[in-house]
Amino acid sequence: MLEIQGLEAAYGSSQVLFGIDLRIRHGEVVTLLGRNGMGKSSLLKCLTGWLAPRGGRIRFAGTDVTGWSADRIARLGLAIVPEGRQIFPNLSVRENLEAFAGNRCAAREPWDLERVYALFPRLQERSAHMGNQLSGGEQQMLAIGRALITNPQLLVLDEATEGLAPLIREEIWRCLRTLREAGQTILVVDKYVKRLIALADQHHIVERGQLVWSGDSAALDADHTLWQRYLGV
Ligand SMILES: Nc1ncnc2c1ncn2[C@@H]1O[C@H](COP(=O)(O)OP(=O)(O)OP(=O)(O)O)[C@@H](O)[C@H]1O
Repeated sequence: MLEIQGLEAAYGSSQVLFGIDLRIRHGEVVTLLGRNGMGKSSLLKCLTGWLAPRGGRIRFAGTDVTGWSADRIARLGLAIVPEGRQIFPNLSVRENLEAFAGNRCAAREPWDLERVYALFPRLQERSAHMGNQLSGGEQQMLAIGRALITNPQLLVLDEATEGLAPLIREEIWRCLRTLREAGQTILVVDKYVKRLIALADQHHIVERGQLVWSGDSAALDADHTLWQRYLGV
């Protein structure tokens, strides 16, 4: 589904990614872990076309998308739930969803309004409310629903549960488990290591723009020195 090779990126003269290699197979759930400022968001920006790589290659869904614009990459089936959600404040919940609806990649059981509302009944209750009238948790549900309704091949979440109340966080983890069971390929950034171990197949730790550790959930669960050294847990 995704293959990143030797990815390098910079902001002006300040290099922030130094030769990242990463692969995600179809149906896998993969995490990016690391302390603040280590390069996770920059990596996601390169993937989604918001930051042009300085070096390396990105192949997505069988196509070399290195240097492609964000809209072209999105049309190929990559959807991001961005940090800060970025939903439209002056559109209703329903309009926020309808603006993104489409089955570009010809999914057999496509996401539509009804299916998003079944996943998040709260959004149906709030259907006519404007984006700026929603709580943080509702905004995050809407951001996830908006990404799903594009019927992405790869769903990317940056800081999936950041700033959310514990009950709402659990709602987001439940949703991600449901998506995983439905076979959705997911790349997720978050801080809750235990939850991520329970959810995901593979994990990658980013430290100063490099991958310093990669492994499966059992390996990450077994080595708490990694948590202390790289994640500050
Ligand atoms: N727009 C920008 N201009 C210049 N430097 C930036 C910009 N965005 C990020 N950086 C720098 O790039 C480095 C990596 O930041 P990045 O946001 O990718 O890390 P992160 O692991 O996602 O952390 P966080 O969880 O805080 O977002 C940091 O040193 C950061 O200061």
